[in-house]
Amino acid sequence: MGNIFSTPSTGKETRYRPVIGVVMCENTVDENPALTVHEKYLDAIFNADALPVCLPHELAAREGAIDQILRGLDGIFLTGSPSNIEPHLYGEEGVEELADPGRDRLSLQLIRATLDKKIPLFAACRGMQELVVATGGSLHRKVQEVPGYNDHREDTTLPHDEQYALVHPVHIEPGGLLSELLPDYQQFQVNSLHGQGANRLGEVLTVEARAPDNLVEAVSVRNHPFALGVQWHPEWHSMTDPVSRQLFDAFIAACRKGHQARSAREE
Ligand SMILES: N[C@@H](CCC(=O)NCCCC(=O)O)C(=O)O
Repeated sequence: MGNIFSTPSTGKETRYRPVIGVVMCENTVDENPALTVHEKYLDAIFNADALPVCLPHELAAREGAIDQILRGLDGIFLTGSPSNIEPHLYGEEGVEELADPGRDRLSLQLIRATLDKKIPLFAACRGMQELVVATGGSLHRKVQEVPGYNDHREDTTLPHDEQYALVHPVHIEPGGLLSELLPDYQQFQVNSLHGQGANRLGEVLTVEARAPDNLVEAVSVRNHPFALGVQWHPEWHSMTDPVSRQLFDAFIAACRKGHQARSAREE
């Protein structure tokens, strides 16, 4: 309700757009070390009416920087990546040729701080694998070589759009966060572009969905307002795919709610 001192509504005021920290990947651009993020991730966040900001790996090396930066963020989004998490981080031996140790260090520290502070988190593909490892779980390093599992990798000879085609169903586990967010679905089709996958899960994680071969396709964190990891790519065509739309909208709604609660506490 306005009063005589308030500005009349123009009907064009924007609602608060949550600020979402996005993790990047180490790459080489024109022989220079570079941190990169596919625009599809940033677009999916913008399209859900939020503002993405990219987080440099160096944050993990500066004392107190993650805590400080989290004070200005309403949510964290962990992207996918061709790189793989180094196996020593989940208790396995061996060298990882597609490693990105800077990303590993930032993501794991960031996830633990984010869960601790109950800040909403949404993670796709490598991001879900990071959530598994950060919470004490382990990965299958080559899912396609584990007896009983299908090959979940994309065919890299296909045109890009076809690599992200919806190729298999996932079945939602009843009673969890996904079933609450997607009440009209028991299963839906997803894209699949990963060679690794969740193996053992830490105690704080709940399985939210599985592929037909039983591979874990989505996890959430118990006793947390919104911490969801999915093994597929919801950012791909996030505006037109109804499930992706609902997931991004729910994530951003949780971020907005968290921001309002924080603002109320600070008043
Ligand atoms: N390297 C991991 C994770 C796979 C993954 O995140 N792929 C994404 C590719 C690029 C992108 O779309 O962001 C694995 O192989 O399991």
